Amino acid sequence: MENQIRCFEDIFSEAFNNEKVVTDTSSDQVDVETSVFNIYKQFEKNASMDPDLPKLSRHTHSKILKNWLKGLHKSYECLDASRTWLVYWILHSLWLLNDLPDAETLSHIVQFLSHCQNEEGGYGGGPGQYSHLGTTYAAINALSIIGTDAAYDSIDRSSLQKFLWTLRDVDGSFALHKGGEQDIRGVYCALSVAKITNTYTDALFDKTAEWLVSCQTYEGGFAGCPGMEAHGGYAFCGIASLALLNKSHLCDVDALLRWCVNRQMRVEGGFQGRTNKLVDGCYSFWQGAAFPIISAILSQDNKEMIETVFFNQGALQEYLLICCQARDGGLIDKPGKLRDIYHTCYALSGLSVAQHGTGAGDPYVVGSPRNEVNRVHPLHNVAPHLVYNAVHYFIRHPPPVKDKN
Ligand SMILES: CC(C)=CCC/C(C)=C/CC/C(C)=C/COP(=O)(O)OP(=O)(O)O
Ligand SMILES: [Zn+2]
Repeated sequence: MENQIRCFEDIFSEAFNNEKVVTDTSSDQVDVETSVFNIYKQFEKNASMDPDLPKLSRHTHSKILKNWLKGLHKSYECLDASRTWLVYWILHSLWLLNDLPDAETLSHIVQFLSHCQNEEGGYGGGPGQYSHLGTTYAAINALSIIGTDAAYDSIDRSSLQKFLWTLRDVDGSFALHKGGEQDIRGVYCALSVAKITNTYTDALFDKTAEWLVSCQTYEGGFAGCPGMEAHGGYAFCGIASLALLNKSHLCDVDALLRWCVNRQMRVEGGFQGRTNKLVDGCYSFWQGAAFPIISAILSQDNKEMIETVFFNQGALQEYLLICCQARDGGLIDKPGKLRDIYHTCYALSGLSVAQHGTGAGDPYVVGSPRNEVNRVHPLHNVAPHLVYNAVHYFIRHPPPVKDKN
């Protein structure tokens, strides 16, 4: 920790005194660096008196997550179209903290998600809403976390597969909803649910890998669709999708890796989403999870790579634990922002990736060993064994699915 802080000090004075080092720092960036730097300095003082720091406030986070879960059935003013997302983000966060709700609560959630499922396949964000690939991905992940036969059996896989076909375009891309634009998130959500529910067919994803590759930009990251700007959210969707298709060799993995490593911020330790933008706790997962995927891809040619972690695990954990925990529970984007369910989920997911690295070596946990959170499957962002359980259940119980082709 001390080394990290001293290193921040050097970088910080460099940033102010040597224009050649940081030529395009916006005033927003300087503001964030200054406040994070001050937080780290204050932390250093506190930590000298309390060896248990930095500490993950697990119980405070669990408590607010359970309150949020209880409030989910109340009326919605915003995020009404994202209720399956809210369920997934809360359940996954609680699972990461090893504190899932009781069986009765989980069974109510299965019933609620069933009401979000549409006859024409897929899930809307709430009961009676049009199906969308994002809210479908969230519902399937939530049901995989619950992991009971009732949860698995509640999914109508025949209509799900039909729904996926309606969103596919001839070039292999997917829209997120009927009439929507092609979007790399559509491909990722379609592939993730198709793989988990065993509704995947080669025909459904014909040419998809080639379309994904056309989204890789001159910077090395992936954009939402061809010709747009590389972004961490899209880069995750791109490389996770190529890995799910087992076709990552078609993209430039070295260029992606170079782009990803340059997104970790030197002062803050967290990740930015795109070049010249600000650090944000949620990119700890979207950028962070690309690293274990890349290590797994590179290990196909060189076994040692499966143990090679290409980002600074300690610096990311320090950013999350020292700068991103809200005092009353929940996690945040950056200091000064309010907590929310999305950032709580992806900051904790990023903490998991930072602690577990590629998943092959021993965990590296900053602070007390009690800070360790559970592992995630980097391709689905659900526990590895829960993905395995769901996939094998669906293989053992084939749906009455007839593929269109
Ligand atoms: C599976 C799935 C649904 C994935 C979602 C991936 C994801 C997080 C995409 C983000 C897209 C994007 C361009 C954000 C920019 O927001 P901004 O301009 O507010 O933020 P920035 O300044 O950090 O770029
Ligand atoms: Zn964010």
